[in-house]
Amino acid sequence: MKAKTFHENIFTLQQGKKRFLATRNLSPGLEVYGERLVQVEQTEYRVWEPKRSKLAAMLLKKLPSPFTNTSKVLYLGSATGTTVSHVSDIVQQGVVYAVEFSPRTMRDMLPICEERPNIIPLLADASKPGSYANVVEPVDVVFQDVAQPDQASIALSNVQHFLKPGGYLLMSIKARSVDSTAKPDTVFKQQLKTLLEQDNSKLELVKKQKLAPLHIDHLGVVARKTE
Ligand SMILES: C[S@@+](CC[C@H](N)C(=O)[O-])C[C@H]1O[C@@H](n2cnc3c(N)ncnc32)[C@H](O)[C@@H]1O
Repeated sequence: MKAKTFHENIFTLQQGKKRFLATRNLSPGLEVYGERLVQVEQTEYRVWEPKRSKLAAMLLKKLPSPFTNTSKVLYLGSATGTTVSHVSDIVQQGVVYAVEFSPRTMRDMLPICEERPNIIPLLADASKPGSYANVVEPVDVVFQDVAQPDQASIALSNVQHFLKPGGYLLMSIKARSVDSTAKPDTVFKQQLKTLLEQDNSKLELVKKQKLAPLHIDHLGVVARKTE
C-alpha cells in the first residue's frame, strides 16, 4: 500500500489498481464509525468513503479544498459526526465547531468529541446563528450540509456572522430537500442566486460541481468571502 498526499492531511491510498481517499488519524488505533484503518509506514490513515460523505465527494470531484492543518471550521449539520471526524483529522491543530439540532443525533456524536479535543459540539439550530455567537470565533471555513428548504439562507447568515474575509464557504445543496417537485437545475440556480446575489452577500463563486453519481441531485459549491 502507498500513501500519496492529496491535500494537507488528506491522502489517497493506492493498493494495486484500487485507490481510496483517506485522512491521517488524529486518534491512532481508534476507528469512529466502522471505517477501515490502514497503516502505511509509521502513519495510520482512516479510509474516507465518498458515498457516505458529501465533503469527500466534493474533494474527489475536484472542488478546491481550503482546509489547512490549523483551520478553524464551522460545520453545520454534523449528524452523528461521520464527516466531522474526518475534518477533525484534516485540521489537526485547528478546531471544528460542529452544529446539529437533533438531540438524539448529537448524543451519538459525543463519544467522538471525547476522543477528539478539536471538535466542539453545539446542540443548536443553524438557522439561528445568534444562539451560538457567544461560543464560535471567526472561522476560516464554513461547511454546510443541513439539507433544508432554506439551505442558502442558512449558509449566508452563518457566513455573515462567522466567516473571516477571504474565508471559504463549502456547501452541498440537496435539490429534493429544497423543492421535491422542481427540476434540480432550477433549484440549484435559485439557491445560488440567494447565496451570491443579495446586496450584502459578499460571496463570490469559486466553483460548483454536481456530485452525481456519488450523491444524486446534489450540487457541491465553493464560494469565497470577498470582504
Ligand atoms: C445530511 S445530514 C448531515 C450528514 C453529515 N454532514 C455527514 O456527512 O456525516 C443533515 C443533518 O443536518 C441536521 N440539520 C438539519 N437542519 C438543521 C439545522 N437547522 N440546524 C442544525 N442541524 C440541522 C439534521 O438533523 C441532519 O443530522
